[in-house]
Amino acid sequence: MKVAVLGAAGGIGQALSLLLKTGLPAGSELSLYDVAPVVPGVAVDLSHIPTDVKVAGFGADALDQALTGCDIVLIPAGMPRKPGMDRADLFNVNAGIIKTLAEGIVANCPKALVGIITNPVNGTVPIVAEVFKKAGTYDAKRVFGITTLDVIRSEAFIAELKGVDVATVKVPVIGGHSGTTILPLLSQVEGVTFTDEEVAALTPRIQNAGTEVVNAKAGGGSATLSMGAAAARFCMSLVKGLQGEDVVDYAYVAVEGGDAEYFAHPVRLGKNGVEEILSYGELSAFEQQAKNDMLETLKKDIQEGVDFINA
Ligand SMILES: NC(=O)c1ccc[n+]([C@@H]2O[C@H](COP(=O)([O-])OP(=O)(O)OC[C@H]3O[C@@H](n4cnc5c(N)ncnc54)[C@H](O)[C@@H]3O)[C@@H](O)[C@H]2O)c1
Ligand SMILES: O=C(O)C[C@H](O)C(=O)O
Repeated sequence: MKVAVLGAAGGIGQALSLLLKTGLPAGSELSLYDVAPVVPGVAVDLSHIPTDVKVAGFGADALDQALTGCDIVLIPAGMPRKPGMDRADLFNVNAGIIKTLAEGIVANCPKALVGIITNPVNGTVPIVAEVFKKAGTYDAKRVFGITTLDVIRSEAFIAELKGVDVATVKVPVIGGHSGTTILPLLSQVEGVTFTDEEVAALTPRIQNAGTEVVNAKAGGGSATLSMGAAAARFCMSLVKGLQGEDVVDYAYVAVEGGDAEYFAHPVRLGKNGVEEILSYGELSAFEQQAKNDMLETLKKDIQEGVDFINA
């Protein structure tokens, strides 16, 4: 198994790379790419951890070497938010970065499963898809926006609120990855119940959790450690799928005839990426209303990504 992290010297990139160095199956290779000159050092640092995962670092002019033969590519490259910014404010600077990296994937590992972390995810995923479509290498089953951070936050907040073992809490989160487009389905959480007041308070807490971190870091960036953990968890789902295990996880994927062109759903993963897009089930009246209210925003975010490549 060969996994590349693009943006590996950043806050997420380093945390994620550490977790992959210690978590990938024995015999795997980890390929770390970044435009920051420190990236070879990050690779040397990680290589001193005694696991059977080979690590190599690649600088700005070595994207092709970094990507050659990769089975999975994870992309946390790009600028994070500062207080007062929305994720959408990152579009102008991060769109070009994502386009360049997607072109590198086309040229070097067009069959790889690609997990996109760079914000705004609602728009960067369509950018990658449109680059692949133009090159004739697009396979909707292989492109994922990583929304696992919304899932793990929901698990953590609910376990804390209800005083239950966090390992037992499973929370479906659908939609996109910004503000109200993040839709946790609290009505489907098993083993706990919520009052209307709790739903009305917990839903926006989950939706605004990224801003909670941005404000707490006071100009020093956004979530990196929790995102590293989230991306590593999602990567392990992709790895299990590639190894032939039956695994279901949540991700922002292309959905034909869905609520929007891209929408986070539960997906069955396998050797080809998405084997099946599963239904997210019945929504409560609150969730149905929240979904209806956010679809226009999500569709606009998606169109911005599509237009960046095609306009
Ligand atoms: N999907 C999510 O849930 C989620 C969660 C947290 C952060 N994010 C996003 O992830 C991105 C990275 O966040 P961070 O905190 O790690 O930022 P960071 O600034 O710490 O790291 C970003 C890294 O990207 C590198 N980079 C910039 N341009 C590059 C290029 N062309 N090729 C390769 N690498 C390049 C930088 O050198 C830097 O090392 C941001 O856009 C942030 O908003 C997404
Ligand atoms: O909020 C951000 O800007 C980063 C990330 O999308 C998050 O949810 O923490």
